Amino acid sequence: MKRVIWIVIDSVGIGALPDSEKFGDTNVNTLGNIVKTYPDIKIPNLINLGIGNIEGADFLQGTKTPIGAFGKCGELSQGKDTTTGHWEMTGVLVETPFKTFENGFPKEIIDEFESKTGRKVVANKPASGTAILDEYGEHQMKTGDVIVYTSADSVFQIAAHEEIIPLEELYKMCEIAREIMMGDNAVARIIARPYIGEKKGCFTRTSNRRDYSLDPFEPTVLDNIKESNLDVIGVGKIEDIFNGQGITEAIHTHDNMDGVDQTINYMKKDNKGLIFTNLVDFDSKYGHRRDTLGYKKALEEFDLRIPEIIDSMKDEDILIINADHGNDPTYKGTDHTREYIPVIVYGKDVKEGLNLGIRDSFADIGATVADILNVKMPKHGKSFKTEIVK
Ligand SMILES: O=P(O)(O)O[C@H]1O[C@H](CO)[C@@H](O)[C@H]1O
Ligand SMILES: [Mn+2]
Ligand SMILES: [Mn+2]
Repeated sequence: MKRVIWIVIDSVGIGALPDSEKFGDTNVNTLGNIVKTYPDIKIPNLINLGIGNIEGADFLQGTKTPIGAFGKCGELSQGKDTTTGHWEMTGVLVETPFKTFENGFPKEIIDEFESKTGRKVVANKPASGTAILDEYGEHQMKTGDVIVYTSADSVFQIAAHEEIIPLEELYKMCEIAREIMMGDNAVARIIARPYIGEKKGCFTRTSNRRDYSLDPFEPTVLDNIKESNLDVIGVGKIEDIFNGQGITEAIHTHDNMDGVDQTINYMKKDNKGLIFTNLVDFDSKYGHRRDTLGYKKALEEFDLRIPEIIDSMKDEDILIINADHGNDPTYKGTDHTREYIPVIVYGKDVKEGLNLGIRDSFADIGATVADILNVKMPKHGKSFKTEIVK
């Protein structure tokens, strides 16, 4: 029985899509611009797998002998966020964009939220999640008011100091917000953003973040795998992104390296089906912070773990590495960027050096996973399994 190890390197896009300008993004290229800023970047294992051989990735020195299959995928869905990216890669297209709130949330929503939670809201505007703590953290410590903010993404984010508003209360508030933000006001995610620290300039967010997604509109490939009585193990925020749908077991992680550790732990166990990991630090700690050096180092740190991941593979395992959108740290603002995503496939049964070219949709990846595991195909996506198998 084959098993798939599917690792999402969150936000590691590989260049603008033909329609990126429509999303406010010109000349964006997350990986490309990091490499151009730091040409000394060391990602030999990703290069060995074939990332530098992807069409358009000429900012990297490709290898003559890639050990994996490689390509890039465009996004058919109307969006550039995590939910949209992950749902598309598992076979669900988001054709009507999720609702965004560029000017903050309307008064009726805030009034209802305040009356149901018993706490007063401050901020209520689009913001960077770290800047908003400097702006309102001390106020929250004095008053117990709750910080609500959004972004260019479809998100209702609630920041709460862990020592002022207990985690359980924050999570409860998120559930209340989730109930309010349905129907016409359905945002893709409510996000709990707990943090700690004494004063302005010293606040840090903790790994107790939780995302409250909508249920995917249609069955995803995860549902199809689960229905075939195989395991679907979510590592990191995978469980949250699918609101638990199609997941049989899940573990949250503290950071990227913990995510790799947990993935390897599961790889060593006797399971069958899918291990599905999201490594979010690239996005949340570096992309949104426009921290190009931090992003570069995070890529190097991940790259160093690839041999260990490969060594933990059983003979029939297939490894897939891809992104879910871009978050170019050299670009203006603090939001995601609409980009192609790189995709790399590796395994003993996978043809070395096969060029998968430019695929229409992220959904091709999920369709391939379904095909490999021999479960029902998702509604969208063209499997490239027959192209890659030896
Ligand atoms: O600035 P922070 O709080 O990291 O928030 C970012 O994280 C959210 C989820 O990716 C995005 O919508 C963006 O708002
Ligand atoms: Mn993401
Ligand atoms: Mn993000």
